[in-house]
Amino acid sequence: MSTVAKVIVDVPTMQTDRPFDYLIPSVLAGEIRPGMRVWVQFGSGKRQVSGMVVGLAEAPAFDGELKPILAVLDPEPVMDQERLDLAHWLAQTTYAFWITCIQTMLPTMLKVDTVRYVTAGPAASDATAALLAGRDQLELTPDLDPATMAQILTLLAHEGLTLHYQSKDRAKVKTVDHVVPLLTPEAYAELQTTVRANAAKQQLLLTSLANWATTKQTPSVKTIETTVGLTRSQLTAAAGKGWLRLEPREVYRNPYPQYTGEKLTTPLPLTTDQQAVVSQINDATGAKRAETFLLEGVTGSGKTEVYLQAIAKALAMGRTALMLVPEIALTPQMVQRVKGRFGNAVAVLHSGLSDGEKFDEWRRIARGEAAVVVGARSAAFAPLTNIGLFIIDEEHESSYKQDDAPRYHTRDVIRHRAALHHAPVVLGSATPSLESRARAEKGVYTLLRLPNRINHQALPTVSLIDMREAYQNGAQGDFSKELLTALQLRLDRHEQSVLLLNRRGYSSFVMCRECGYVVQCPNCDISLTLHMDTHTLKCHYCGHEEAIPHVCPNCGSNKIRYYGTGTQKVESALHELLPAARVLRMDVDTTRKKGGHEKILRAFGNHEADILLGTQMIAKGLDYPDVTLVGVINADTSLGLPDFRASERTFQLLTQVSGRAGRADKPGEVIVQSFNPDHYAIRYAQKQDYEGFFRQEMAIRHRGDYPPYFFTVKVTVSHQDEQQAAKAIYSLANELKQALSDQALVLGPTPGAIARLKNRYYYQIVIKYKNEPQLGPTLARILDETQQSTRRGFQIGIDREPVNFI
Ligand SMILES: Nc1ncnc2c1ncn2[C@@H]1O[C@H](COP(=O)(O)OP(=O)(O)OP(=O)(O)O)[C@@H](O)[C@H]1O
Ligand SMILES: [Zn+2]
Ligand SMILES: [Zn+2]
Repeated sequence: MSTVAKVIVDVPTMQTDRPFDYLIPSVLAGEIRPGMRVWVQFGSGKRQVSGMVVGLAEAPAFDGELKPILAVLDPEPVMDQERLDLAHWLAQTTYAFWITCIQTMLPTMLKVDTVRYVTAGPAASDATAALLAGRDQLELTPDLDPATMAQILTLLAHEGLTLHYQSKDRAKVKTVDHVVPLLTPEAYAELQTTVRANAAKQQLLLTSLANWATTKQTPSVKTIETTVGLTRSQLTAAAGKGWLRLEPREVYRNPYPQYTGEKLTTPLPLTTDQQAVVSQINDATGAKRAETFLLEGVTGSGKTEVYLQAIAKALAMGRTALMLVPEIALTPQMVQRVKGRFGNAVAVLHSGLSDGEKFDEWRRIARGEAAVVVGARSAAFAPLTNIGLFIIDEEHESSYKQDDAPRYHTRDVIRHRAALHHAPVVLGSATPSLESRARAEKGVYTLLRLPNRINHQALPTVSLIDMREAYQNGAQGDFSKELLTALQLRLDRHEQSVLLLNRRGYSSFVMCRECGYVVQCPNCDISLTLHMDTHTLKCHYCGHEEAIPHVCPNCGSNKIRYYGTGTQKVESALHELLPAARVLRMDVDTTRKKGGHEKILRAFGNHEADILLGTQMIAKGLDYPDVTLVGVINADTSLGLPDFRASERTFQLLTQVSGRAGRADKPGEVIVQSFNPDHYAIRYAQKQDYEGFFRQEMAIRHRGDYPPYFFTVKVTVSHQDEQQAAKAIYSLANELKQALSDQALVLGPTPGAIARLKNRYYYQIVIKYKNEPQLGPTLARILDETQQSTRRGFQIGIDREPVNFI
């Protein structure tokens, strides 16, 4: 019998980043299993925290006295052994705390909040009584004013108060009340004779109860309210008389009530190309081979149908399937495709769900009630078991990399899990990341190709408009004459258009034309972004918000103007230039509300608009048959970013958005406006020539010693004092240079792209390397040392293969 539990406590620091031994008290003997959350005392004080049991042992590893486990928070483990191991692996490979990784893998509702409160202590005084003011206890919330807090601390020190900790689980199971008849039909009939004949509702209730008792029904209160016309209070009163019992029953919050669970579609007959691809994947699934495939398929080549038929194979083997899509591509269309094929076997996980809905979908998966999971990045940790197939759609998307700790790449997590499950991975994209395509070149991944659109429909023709010349040829505002004519033609033909405003690396800001002053955030070294809907300026990093100034805060001039092309500005220009056009705008502002995305896309799908105008978020996954024109207003804003991936991102964006045109029987046309029409990324995107772009970009990366030829790690140090941050990064750079071979390059130190964020100063170095066995241990040591000095206000971040370089 195990007597000791190994617990990772919810205290994310370096010193606590290992399992601690706790005694399993005899009342809990045999109850505690790895993967359960527990409540324990931590440290020398009375502090109590939650923790995760990661293992059991017969006897303690050391011979001090062990503290006992105080309570078990879960009746069943919430993590199985596979995911406990995954959390450990994640912590080691991303330099994150073990507890942070565990929490990343659990739904928000399984986070345990610690409530702290005080009660009168052994040496309670008048001050104690005054503070508690008649209450038994006072909760210590962050909004207590400093004076009260100071008073509490003094009283605690003199035992005038006692401090207590309590766990508050956020997990809430939703229930619905059902009516359970308690008497026989005969007894209800008998009662009817005793109730006044004109007490119509009572009679109705008794008749209904007799009926339910006969047919053994237990309808929900809600059903009774709507179909029978009795109220909850009437039912509650009847329960008081012993006629019935109200029974709460667990229900799942259903994020997609519009789907009935019916399987609406059947597998399409595959094209020859699709067939070849599906059989290669299914071979690996059948043989339980953890092979990684890169599916390079042009836009509209039918990748989704390939995924669906590959999933069907895994299900036929009695296994499950995990499919990841980028958050913004998780459109109703995508959900519909998967749910339409597999019905109720599908669970969906993404950030648009409420915490309750996520928790319920998560439990459906954990209980084995869902065999197919479709989700965004964090669904990589879905509690599926016996997984037979993994899919990552749009594998090039940078959102698959998490920016905060744990800084993991979804691809790595999935490949790690696939190896354990002996299952293949399919990475799909029309524009694979250079890293993945290069791995396919080396044979690490198996390359599969779908070089044609379905039914050999042509890829759309792409024309480039040189915006440097366009203004001599009648361009108005942001629109060339060609683009306006093409839009007008679509209006005449009742076809639809998609307009992309490339806003990467771009924002609308307020600048003084007299002195050049740009309004900046007082906390962060970054310009504030203009929001016309609220008429304010906002900082996208710290949330600071202020009114738009009428005079320049710097020189007092009134020549302060808005700059930049925002979607709102383009929208109003469209209304002027094409008054008949119905425009739907999709950007961060119009999609902020829950379900905002869906609403806009559904409206566009229903032809409630002629033009869908939006940012990056409209570039992916959309499959509308009547879209015959795609316009790109400003192709090159993303080329200017000081990031070696700027060309790759621009190429991907243009190719993906072009792919939205002409996907059904009508041919598509794309018009790309650019100030750099000769740039190779734009040229290759015009030809939709991924392979050509890949070759040229690889040559450039080779010359510059960039990934995929080199690996990269970014190390960031921050402190509230700029001097301190700078000093720390220089000594860190020296330490690294000494530990590494002269093949490795240490770039920097440089101030962060945003040197000051939330009043902290950031400095960073980037290490480029090929093979450095000393790097891992050195980084681990640096992390350790810096963590020891968190007292002095340092924070450190280690990011392997960062997506944001600056
Ligand atoms: N075998 C098939 N027979 C007929 N139609 C098909 C077949 N396979 C796919 N399609 C249809 O072709 C269209 C394009 O397919 P799909 O959206 O899967 O392409 P995709 O490769 O995922 O494109 P993108 O990368 O642009 O999102 C869809 O409307 C789909 O229903
Ligand atoms: Zn700010
Ligand atoms: Zn000014």
